[in-house]
Amino acid sequence: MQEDRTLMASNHTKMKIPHVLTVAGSDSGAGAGIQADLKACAARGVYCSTVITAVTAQNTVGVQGVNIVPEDFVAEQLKSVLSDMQVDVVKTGMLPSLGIISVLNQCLKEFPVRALVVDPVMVSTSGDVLAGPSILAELREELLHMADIITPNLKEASALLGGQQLETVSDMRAAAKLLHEMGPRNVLVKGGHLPDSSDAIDIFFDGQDFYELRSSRIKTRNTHGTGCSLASCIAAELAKGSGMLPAVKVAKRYVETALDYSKDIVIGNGPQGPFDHLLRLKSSVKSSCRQVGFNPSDLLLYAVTDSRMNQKWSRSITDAVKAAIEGGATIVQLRMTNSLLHLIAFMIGVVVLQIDHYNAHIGSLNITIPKRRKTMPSPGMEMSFKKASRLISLKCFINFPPVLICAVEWEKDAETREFLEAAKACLEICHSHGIPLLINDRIDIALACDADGVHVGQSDMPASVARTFLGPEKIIGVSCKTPEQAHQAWIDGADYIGCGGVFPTNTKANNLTVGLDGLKTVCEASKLPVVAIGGIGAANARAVMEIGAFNLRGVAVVSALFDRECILTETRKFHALLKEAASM
Ligand SMILES: Nc1ncnc2c1ncn2[C@@H]1O[C@H](COP(=O)(O)OP(=O)(O)O)[C@@H](O)[C@H]1O
Ligand SMILES: Cc1ncc(COP(=O)(O)O)c(N)n1
Ligand SMILES: [Mg+2]
Repeated sequence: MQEDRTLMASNHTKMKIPHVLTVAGSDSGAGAGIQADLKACAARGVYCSTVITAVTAQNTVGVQGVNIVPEDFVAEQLKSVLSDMQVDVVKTGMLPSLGIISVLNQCLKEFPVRALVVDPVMVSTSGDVLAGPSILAELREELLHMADIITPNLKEASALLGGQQLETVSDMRAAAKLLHEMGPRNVLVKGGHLPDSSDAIDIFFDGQDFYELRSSRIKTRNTHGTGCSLASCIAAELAKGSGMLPAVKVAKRYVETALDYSKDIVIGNGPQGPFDHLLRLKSSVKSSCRQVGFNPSDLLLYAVTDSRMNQKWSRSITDAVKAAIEGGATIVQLRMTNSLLHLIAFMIGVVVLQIDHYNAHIGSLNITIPKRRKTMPSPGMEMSFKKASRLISLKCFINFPPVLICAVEWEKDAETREFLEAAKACLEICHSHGIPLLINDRIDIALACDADGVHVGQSDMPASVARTFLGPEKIIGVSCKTPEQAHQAWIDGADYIGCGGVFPTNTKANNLTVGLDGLKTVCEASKLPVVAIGGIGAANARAVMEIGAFNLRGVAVVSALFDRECILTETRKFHALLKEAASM
């Protein structure tokens, strides 16, 4: 028996876990430094080893003491880890002495790693000096040129450049360019401390192009350690195999999400509190052949499936998705509708309304609605419950006939399983073609099959909540009809918005249309890329793309692709048309 087990264990494939080594200072308050690095890597599913360069006595008020570790002992720690533990990426934080920078330089030459992330930590958020100006020259000469990316904040960028003032986004761009000339492959100038900015803006420069990375600025005191965590998350994504820009984008979103999640926590009495790194983020160690992160140009031809249309044309969902992708669809959203469920939901609605009517007149029925189950409702169920909850607010307590409930619960479960199976099969097809797959509404299905993201409507789960479930790298889209909704989607951390219905459609009954003017208004107000949806076909797609909004990145189509005899031919035609319209 014992022997069998040993045999089984040795038969398991060995798994290499991505590994980041952080070379930084310890923060006794555990908001920044080594402790932040450990937590950020853990949250991103990456192993983190630690070489400690200094021990600080630190809390939310400030830094009370610093004890620098002798350079020989830093060298000993570096050798212990680098000679044995297959490190992928080294990330540096507080490097408080010339000797430490020099031994690090030697060790990196002796034990090369895949990437080096340098966070040139100098001053804590509280204003205390962690590494003085005396190290600047050594940092420039010994380390910056070896770095794949450096991540200075405004003060650090200014110090590295000899003290020039940085106060605007254009100053940040100029600084990024000058810092790049010092030798690092990429530069990220962080704008967390940019004055008078309602957004948190960072400038990324790869030596060729500038990228202005924006997120909403979270109103919180808990920003201690954001810089360390950002750099660690970049290192973690690089260790997983991500490219530099996607790694930076995921890291920024990680910090934004974690800050939002922890904005109200209270630890300590000082002005700058730590945040919670280990929010319920899913670690995506699994590598998919699709590069993580959202690319707005994927919105160009956004194919939305419709199970009823597939039934009508007697084809499987997978055949439909495959044909759409082969025809040129650039992103796929899986939307399952179930006619039987809708019928049942409608029947419940009728019963509820009847009893409500009766109650309003007689007023003495004392009946209760059974509690919602833990599983998330399908679109049809939600409609009926929404109607029901409105009736609760009218102080009307109603008991559904038990038989009807059983029927609905049974159908709902059957639908969930069917939906999940379809999602898994479609994901395989999408990923083999490098196309992202989004799930309509159902966060649980997206999580269960590890889809690339979700699309939610105004009455579905809020995008900010979806984000905490799905993590920073997943794509989240929100349906919006108004500038206010578009603004909220941006605040909530969505990646794009779907605006419509632009024209009337029969796939969504009772859906208010916004028209081309409404679409334009929403595009102009939106900080996020937009995909237009609703009644768009070959005849009117050009008019949509030509409204003259730079952030309108494509159209979402249902019937014009899937309610056709040959999906492949229709998608090809549609794709050619959009390509032409987009290039004008
Ligand atoms: N209040 C905030 N809301 C959202 N993101 C923030 C906030 N403050 C800082 N960030 C982001 O956190 C990261 C760290 O930035 P910054 O505070 O400038 O660096 P440091 O912590 O090294 O001083 C950057 O990506 C920045 O945009
Ligand atoms: C030991 C140590 N290292 C780094 C920082 C900087 O923190 P931040 O992430 O806020 O820039 C810190 N306060 N303490
Ligand atoms: Mg910092």
